[in-house]
Amino acid sequence: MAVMSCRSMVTYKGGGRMALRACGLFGAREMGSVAASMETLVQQGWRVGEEGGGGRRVVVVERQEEGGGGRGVQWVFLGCPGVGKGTYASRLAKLLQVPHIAMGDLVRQELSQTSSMAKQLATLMSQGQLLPDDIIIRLLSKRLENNMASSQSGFILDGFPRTVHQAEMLEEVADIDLVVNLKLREDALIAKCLGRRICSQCGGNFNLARLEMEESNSAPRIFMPPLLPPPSCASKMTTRADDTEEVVRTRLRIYYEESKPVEDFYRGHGKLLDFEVSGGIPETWPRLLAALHVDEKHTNHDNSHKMAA
Ligand SMILES: Nc1ncnc2c1ncn2[C@@H]1O[C@H](COP(=O)(O)OP(=O)(O)O)[C@@H](O)[C@H]1O
Repeated sequence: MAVMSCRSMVTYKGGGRMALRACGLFGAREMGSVAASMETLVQQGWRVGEEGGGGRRVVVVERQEEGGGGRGVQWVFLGCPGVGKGTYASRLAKLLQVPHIAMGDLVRQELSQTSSMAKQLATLMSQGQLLPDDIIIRLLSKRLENNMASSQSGFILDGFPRTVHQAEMLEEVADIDLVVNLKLREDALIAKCLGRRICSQCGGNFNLARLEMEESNSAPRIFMPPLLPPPSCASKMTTRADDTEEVVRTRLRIYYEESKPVEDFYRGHGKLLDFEVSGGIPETWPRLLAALHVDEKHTNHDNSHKMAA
């Protein structure tokens, strides 16, 4: 297999066709694992071929699925820290039966290692800085390859892409259908980050903040009740190291500088759906489902949802 300077990412194409692409733009470091993955995939009955030419050679691994049915959604959730990306992306993923891929969780898993590299990354993260692209892409590639190996054909991404460069890389390897841009006024974002708690045992996410904010300037009125833990988790609450006020403000600044342009990128591609969060889950969830044309009872949704509006 002639593959030069490649790393792997997975993309899924329509009609049940699933593909893994290894693209020149990802650099050389991961080729060993790509080759190993490919060998495994070939053993599993995938067909390996090449597409493209010149400096952009792409390896495609594909298999026609039984019945040739459609694939799962490939959606992205954007939004500032604390807006609720994880909450709503994970609920939707469960409903639509696709994996929820939370970049922050992948990073935290990686950082639980004790290597000196993990320590350096943990420091960057605790300061609210973005991590280097090569690390992020490696983690995401691995996760998407696992998806493909288990024949999962779709995903809801949360926390990726966070820069226009990452968005451009994603465009090369996936056919994103829709990008949901969650919005919430800044004072509420800060309060929500500071109220966030995680159960050290079950990993459940909770929020102690009770928000009641009147309309001011252009910011809408907000009422959000706390999301309290059950008694079994109450004594095991932990706070993320990057959820202090100073670091949250840094994360917000970085969001405006680095990630806000990603909204414009997807708006330009006609894929962005802006959605204002103004209440707790019981109020917001049905509004979000309606905006996404998802029917909770029948789990009907238009998978070709390419932004009509
Ligand atoms: N796409 C990414 N690019 C670079 N760094 C990332 C990315 N996703 C997550 N990280 C790192 O992980 C941290 C936590 O991410 P996440 O849990 O998604 O936080 P948030 O609640 O701020 O959206 C980020 O502040 C950053 O350090």
